[in-house]
Amino acid sequence: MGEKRLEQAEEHYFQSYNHHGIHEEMLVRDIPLFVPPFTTGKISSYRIFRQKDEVRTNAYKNAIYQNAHLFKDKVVLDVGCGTSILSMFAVKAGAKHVIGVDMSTIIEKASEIVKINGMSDRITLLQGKMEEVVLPVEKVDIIISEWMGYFLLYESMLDTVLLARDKYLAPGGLIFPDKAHIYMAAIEDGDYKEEKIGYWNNVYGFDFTPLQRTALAEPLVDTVEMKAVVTDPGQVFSIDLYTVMAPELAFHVPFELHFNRNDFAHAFIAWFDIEFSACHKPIKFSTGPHAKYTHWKQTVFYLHEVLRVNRGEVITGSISSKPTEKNRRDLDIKIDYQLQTADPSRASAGSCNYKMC
Ligand SMILES: C[S@@+](CC[C@H](N)C(=O)[O-])C[C@H]1O[C@@H](n2cnc3c(N)ncnc32)[C@H](O)[C@@H]1O
Repeated sequence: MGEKRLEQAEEHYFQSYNHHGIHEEMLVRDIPLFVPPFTTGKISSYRIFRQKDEVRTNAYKNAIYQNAHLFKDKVVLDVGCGTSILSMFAVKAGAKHVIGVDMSTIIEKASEIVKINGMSDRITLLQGKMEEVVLPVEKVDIIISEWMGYFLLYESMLDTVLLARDKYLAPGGLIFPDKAHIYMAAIEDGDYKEEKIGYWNNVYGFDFTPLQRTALAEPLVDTVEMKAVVTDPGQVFSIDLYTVMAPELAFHVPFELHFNRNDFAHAFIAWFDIEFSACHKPIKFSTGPHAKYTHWKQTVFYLHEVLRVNRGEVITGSISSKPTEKNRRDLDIKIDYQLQTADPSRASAGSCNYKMC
């Protein structure tokens, strides 16, 4: 029974990548643009504009194109190739051959895309799980993959990249990208917290607090404005893709965040940065609130209480994350914290459990 549920969860996961919409989200984004009344002659309205998700895709493109000397005549493996965009970057950078592997049916479209771009002789696409397919080569020189999920580790696709590394990467081979770092900060978010969490206190005159508990336990993936951030950022976890082992991705680490103004704190947020350190000039991008939009946004963990904080004070604690027992792609996240203050009326400590599913 448990086995069957796991199989269904896996099937559901790969099906989510079948449709072109999810791949479009990684390549472009919708931007609501305010259209004032004088332009339309009617009431103000919003129109949806499409823009490239430049941060993600350009980081890969630059990391590959600017390092053609590393790709020239190399055999490259694209783990989870999706539409084959990264495979085609690698061919353009001079790779001898690229093998793209994807379990989802999007690979059928990838095959058409590769063909109409005249790269069928340089790219071999294999539909199947990376864990099960047999590659036409014993070793590859470079692994490229876009495996990052919300909160970096949601979806647990990194396990698949590590498996490909251990099975196929030649000694001295390269991984693009190869470093990832998770950061945390605290935010003032009174209005939105009231809208998302406080709402359940009174729904058409009824007490809906059982749903409030669920809402509090689910981290929210959303765009956080920099002006909401009330602490300096703190790096809490780092991954080196050359050396990390899958069990190490379940972590429990301390944090210490410094408040930079007198304010209230309603939530912690987390985000990640990515590095391609093999590049001649290292290429990095951030998914933080200070950086340009990416489809990963930031992950918000609401507290059960509101903290009143002063500039110079510190909040310490620990954060742990591990795959859930029911589905290895979901995450159990726990945050313990203590506000360090000389004012006993504001001193506080808490422990919050979250489930990302
Ligand atoms: C985040 S998307 C990236 C797609 C593409 N590389 C890009 O950058 O636009 C991840 C892709 O990996 C595929 N994938 C995830 N785990 C996989 C596995 N174990 N075996 C094969 N494909 C996998 C998914 O189906 C999905 O298409």
